[in-house]
Amino acid sequence: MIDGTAGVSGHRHADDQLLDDPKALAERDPGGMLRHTASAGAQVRESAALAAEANLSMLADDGRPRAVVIAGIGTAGRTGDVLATVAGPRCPVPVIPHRSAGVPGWVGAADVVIAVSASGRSPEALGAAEAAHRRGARLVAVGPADSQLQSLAERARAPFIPVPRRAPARASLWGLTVPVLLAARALGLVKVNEADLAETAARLDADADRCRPTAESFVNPAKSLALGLAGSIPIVWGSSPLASVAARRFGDTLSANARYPVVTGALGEAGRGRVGLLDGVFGGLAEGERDIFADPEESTEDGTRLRLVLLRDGGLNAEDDADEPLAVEERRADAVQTLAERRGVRCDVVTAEGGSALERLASLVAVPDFASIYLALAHGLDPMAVPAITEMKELANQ
Ligand SMILES: O=P(O)(O)OC[C@H]1O[C@](O)(CO)[C@@H](O)[C@@H]1O
Repeated sequence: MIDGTAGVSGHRHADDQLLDDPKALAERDPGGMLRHTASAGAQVRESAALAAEANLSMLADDGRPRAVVIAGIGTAGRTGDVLATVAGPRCPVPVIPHRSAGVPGWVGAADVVIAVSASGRSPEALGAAEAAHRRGARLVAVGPADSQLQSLAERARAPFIPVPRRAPARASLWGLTVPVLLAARALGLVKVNEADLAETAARLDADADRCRPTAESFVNPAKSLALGLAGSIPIVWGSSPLASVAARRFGDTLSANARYPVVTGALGEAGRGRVGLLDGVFGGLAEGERDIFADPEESTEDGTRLRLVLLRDGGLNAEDDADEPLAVEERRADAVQTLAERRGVRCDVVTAEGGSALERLASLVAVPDFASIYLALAHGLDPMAVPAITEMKELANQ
């Protein structure tokens, strides 16, 4: 048992029994992260309704922008990656996620800035909104009602899309993402229709049901993914640009909720570099020396090993464009699975389902989101508490 100086308590080894005890899960999740995560489908529906009430049509009045900058940090920043991947390579204008304060130097009157913040007060989103207004760029703001971001949007006479503030930012991905997508749709940059939104929400609901606390580990894909990752160093690679966004999202939640270090990215790039990790001290070298007959309870060897999670997209529909042929992505994904197998590195595969890009993304995000929370709970960690972030802010005076 460790007691962190900032009030974090937990245990080094995961307790797998705990995951099949719904009462214990509820006790260890006082902030209700499981419940908040299960609201993903509802977030999609609610945000779509709230965006419909915002005056997004005024965005289109000045025609197609030169570029779109999505400004925000953390989960709010991820929404820019989601937009870029859902818009895809056919998007007629550059879509640029921007994670530092202000906006890129070239932003001007021809551009659109979408400032996103779950709290409505991150310096990155506020700074971007201010800079956009100053430079005459079109601005859209996404954040909670009555926030600093809303006042800024009002001052700039810019459309504001409210996001209900019920959960921490990382459990509000869908509430933040849908307004960004709908603002981009109003600008003619993405093809997300009502059926896509409804199907995405339904998929998130169905996955939340499969991952519910009362579903036992052997039928609950999130609990089994969490138990597979316990004690390992996860490597999460996505087979396509869309799956790579989901991989990075899993990195966010594994770090913030379960406090696991994690390597994430696109398999295309990893295949030309980081795939070498599979041969390293936590990969093939460790696996080669492992005594497979040793009792894990009694073993004194250092048990830290890699665990690969491969998010496989399987491709978009034929009418959607893709960066590279599906067959190339598929061959690469098969290859890395073979590589892992040859080195004895265990690999979990999550395969995308659904028709639209958004639904496919949801199908790759939902189970890993829950897994990050179950992994925290298996270690006795409260997935909601983030004292290191608070301490960091205090020390850095932010
Ligand atoms: O969405 P916000 O409120 O701008 O916060 C940005 C990021 O900062 C944090 O709140 C940490 O301070 C993260 O949880 C979040 O993703």
